[in-house]
Amino acid sequence: MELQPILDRIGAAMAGAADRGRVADYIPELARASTVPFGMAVVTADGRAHATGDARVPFSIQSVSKVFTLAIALGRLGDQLWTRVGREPSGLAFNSMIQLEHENGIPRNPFINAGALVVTDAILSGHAPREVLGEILRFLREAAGDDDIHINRAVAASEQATGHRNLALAHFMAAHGNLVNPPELTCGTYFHQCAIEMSCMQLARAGRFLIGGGATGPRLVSPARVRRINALMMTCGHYDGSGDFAFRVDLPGKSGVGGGILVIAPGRASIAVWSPGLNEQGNSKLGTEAVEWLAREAGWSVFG
Ligand SMILES: NC(=O)CC[C@H](N)C(=O)O
Repeated sequence: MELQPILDRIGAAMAGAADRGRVADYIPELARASTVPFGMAVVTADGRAHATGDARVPFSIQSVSKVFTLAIALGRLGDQLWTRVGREPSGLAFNSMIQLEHENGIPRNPFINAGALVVTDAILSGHAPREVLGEILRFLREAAGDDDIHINRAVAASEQATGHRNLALAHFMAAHGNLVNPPELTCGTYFHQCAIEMSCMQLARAGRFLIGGGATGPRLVSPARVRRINALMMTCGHYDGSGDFAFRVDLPGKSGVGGGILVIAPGRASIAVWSPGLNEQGNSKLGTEAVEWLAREAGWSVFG
């Protein structure tokens, strides 16, 4: 099967798509983005790369960063992490507060904001935010095999200035004894990890360690952990849109409000797509359509 012609067709169709979704406007720096760009990159298990559109333009990875901090936290704490965060889909928006009160400050999963704050808090313990951000960047650069990955300070500052909801989630968890560090420090670190910028090509390469099954690239976590991270991406990676994404795409994925999605075809490929316009659940509209199309044409599915 030739991947490049499939990507070329997807790229051309997406460039001309009329309904492109709406950019996230609750973070002022992201509200300035245009819905025009579309990019996609695929790195297959044998290391070959294919791309279309704006696949080399850096964008704000936002919640896609949660996959990498989860991998770091599991490496650091192992299964102990699961005493502080659950493994169930939430069925609610990524920044919802309502469940947290019912469930005594234990977030449903590591990919909603509350859960990601716990994960960041866990890797922050005993370290300065700057050290932890350095570790996250090192992990990403090693995973991607590319040192040109940085934090956009303006995006981090913009989110910090308007991050009341995330601070509220963090304070609420602190009240339940589920936050070790001061909420301001945990949130500050989290805002900066979300403000990391990568291109589709860099993100697809960074996702190689999740392909499993002897794929090329650095082996950063154990095979058992690769399966578990993929399971969580499949069930929780798109918040209250997770079921719909699983139904349409058949593959694990993690979205971000910058319009990026990292998708894994286990044993076959790592895929990154970017288009800033979002759907109702805050997931890239054209990005979802593009990976749905690619998975169908390539015949990639976790269900055989
Ligand atoms: N879904 C997302 O990408 C959310 C990330 C964003 N930084 C926030 O905390 O609101």
